[in-house]
Amino acid sequence: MKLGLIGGGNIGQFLLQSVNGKQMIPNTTISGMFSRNQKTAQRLADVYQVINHESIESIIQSDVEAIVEAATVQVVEQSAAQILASGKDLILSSVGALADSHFYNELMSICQANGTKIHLPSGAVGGLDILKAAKSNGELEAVSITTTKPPHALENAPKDVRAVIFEGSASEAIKLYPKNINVSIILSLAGLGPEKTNVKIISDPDVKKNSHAIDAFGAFGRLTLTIENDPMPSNPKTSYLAALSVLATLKNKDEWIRVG
Ligand SMILES: NC(=O)C1=CN([C@@H]2O[C@H](COP(=O)(O)OP(=O)(O)OC[C@H]3O[C@@H](n4cnc5c(N)ncnc54)[C@H](OP(=O)(O)O)[C@@H]3O)[C@@H](O)[C@H]2O)C=CC1
Ligand SMILES: O=C([O-])CC(=O)C(=O)O
Repeated sequence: MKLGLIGGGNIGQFLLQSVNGKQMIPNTTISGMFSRNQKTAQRLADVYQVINHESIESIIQSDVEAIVEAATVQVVEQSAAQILASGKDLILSSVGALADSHFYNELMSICQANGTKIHLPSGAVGGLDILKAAKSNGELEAVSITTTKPPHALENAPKDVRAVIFEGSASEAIKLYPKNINVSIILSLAGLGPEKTNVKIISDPDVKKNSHAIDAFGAFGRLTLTIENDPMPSNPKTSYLAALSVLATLKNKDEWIRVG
């Protein structure tokens, strides 16, 4: 399968290295890419033998079967509809874009009309299987996430003191921290939705990892799950697990036997 890639940053480079460099997915290559910084994109395209496209439109018109987004929430807002309408599936890293229910429904209608699919990797968290099962008959009652990161991995965080920098709904959190709290939206989509998922973001100068503590309860019982993620060296905002989860989604997307 030929894939297109949007974004040549942290996750994008990890995918180029894993899929093209190490050939980790049989019969699959990233054959085209587009990224904002054309100099970096061309360098990556040369290293990994990928066609460097100068626009998203150009990659859409190419022969790739599916497109992996590893850029920003804004890029998803601007280009997802066009990609799905062109008949190509979409694998999203910036899942925060789907917090807006109008946008979510618009994309779903486009998928239905064109026979295309959106794949949402679990990102830097887990437990989505439990939330989906727990809500399957409407008996999931509450979901919350507390994210703790070092100040340099957050926007506008105090450098020297531990501080709660946000407390509120996932819907509000992703508007203020689109590069930090996509995890709250994947949890929302698996569970109770962005308005009813509670988020706390803590900036802590004494931590080195990005940790996410998930708490949920309902008729099934109680879920408590804490993940201590190592950050990617090239972008401390992003956990390594987020990149791995995109690779796992690409590996599993057309499996005949699926787990979970
Ligand atoms: N679902 C989850 O759990 C997680 C999601 N994420 C999200 O995944 C996305 C990718 O993360 P990561 O790779 O670490 O981010 P990076 O910032 O390392 O890379 C983003 C890349 O996208 C490019 N880009 C930015 N704007 C545009 C644009 N308008 N058109 C084309 N390319 C653009 C950047 O280019 P340039 O070099 O010019 O800036 C850069 O190459 C982010 O939105 C991040 O918030 C991250 C972690 C967890
Ligand atoms: O990588 C992480 O730990 C979480 C993150 O940035 C996000 O959800 O946007």
